[in-house]
Amino acid sequence: MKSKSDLRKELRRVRKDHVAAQPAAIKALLFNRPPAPLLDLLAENATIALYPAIGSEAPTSSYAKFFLERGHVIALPRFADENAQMEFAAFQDPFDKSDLVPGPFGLEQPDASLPVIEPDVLFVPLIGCTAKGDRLGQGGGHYDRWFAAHTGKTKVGLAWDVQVVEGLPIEAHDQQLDFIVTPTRLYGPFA
Ligand SMILES: Nc1nc2c(c(=O)[nH]1)N(C=O)[C@@H](CNc1ccc(C(=O)N[C@@H](CCC(=O)O)C(=O)O)cc1)CN2
Ligand SMILES: Nc1ncnc2c1ncn2[C@@H]1O[C@H](COP(=O)(O)OP(=O)(O)OP(=O)(O)O)[C@@H](O)[C@H]1O
Repeated sequence: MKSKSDLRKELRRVRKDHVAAQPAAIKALLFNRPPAPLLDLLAENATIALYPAIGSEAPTSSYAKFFLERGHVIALPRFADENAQMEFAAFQDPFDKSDLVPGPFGLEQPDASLPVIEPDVLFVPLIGCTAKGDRLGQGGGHYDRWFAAHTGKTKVGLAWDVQVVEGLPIEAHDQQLDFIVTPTRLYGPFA
């Protein structure tokens, strides 16, 4: 089996080419709102974590607006610096992003003055995944460590269909997803 780092390279390229090939008018319709069967399983008062999508990652801005209008508290990852643990704080203005500040890794994040919050449901970025819920991320281990420290959370991967692969090299610390949403499919729950 290929190494995680070779797979990251290959799948980043596949993802980039796939997204570049999508007509803008089609792309605008994708990841517009979560699939109804998934939504039915999310508590109305759940705090929902999203991520500030960059590059060719599955976009999250429509979900942010949708969940805000549905009354959920929304959270985004925050890092005190490059070496700090990932934590979450509220994302209060998904329409204008006026409350975000630049953070490490080239990502926008909530301001340091906001309290840490613990989301119940986390939508996570990924480079690759399998139809069984295995996940390959950027390699920082940020989500793996957060999930190890906060058990019982609902973990939902957002992916383009080309990111769902047959198999991934899995290590003991790798955390399984509960669901994966692609533009054409909802995978899970896997348990
Ligand atoms: N949009 C987004 N937000 C996220 C993540 C992510 O993957 N995507 N993370 C997931 O854990 C956390 C941030 N962790 C990160 C860890 C490593 C790299 C990283 O190594 N980036 C490469 C760029 C790779 C490329 O552009 O091809 C780099 O800086 O070299 C980025 C984010 C939380 N927020
Ligand atoms: N629970 C944990 N405790 C300590 N170290 C961990 C834990 N989970 C992951 N790590 C470390 O993090 C590093 C990266 O792990 P991995 O390659 O699986 O990241 P990833 O899941 O692709 O990244 P990310 O979650 O940031 O998107 C590894 O060196 C691993 O040892």
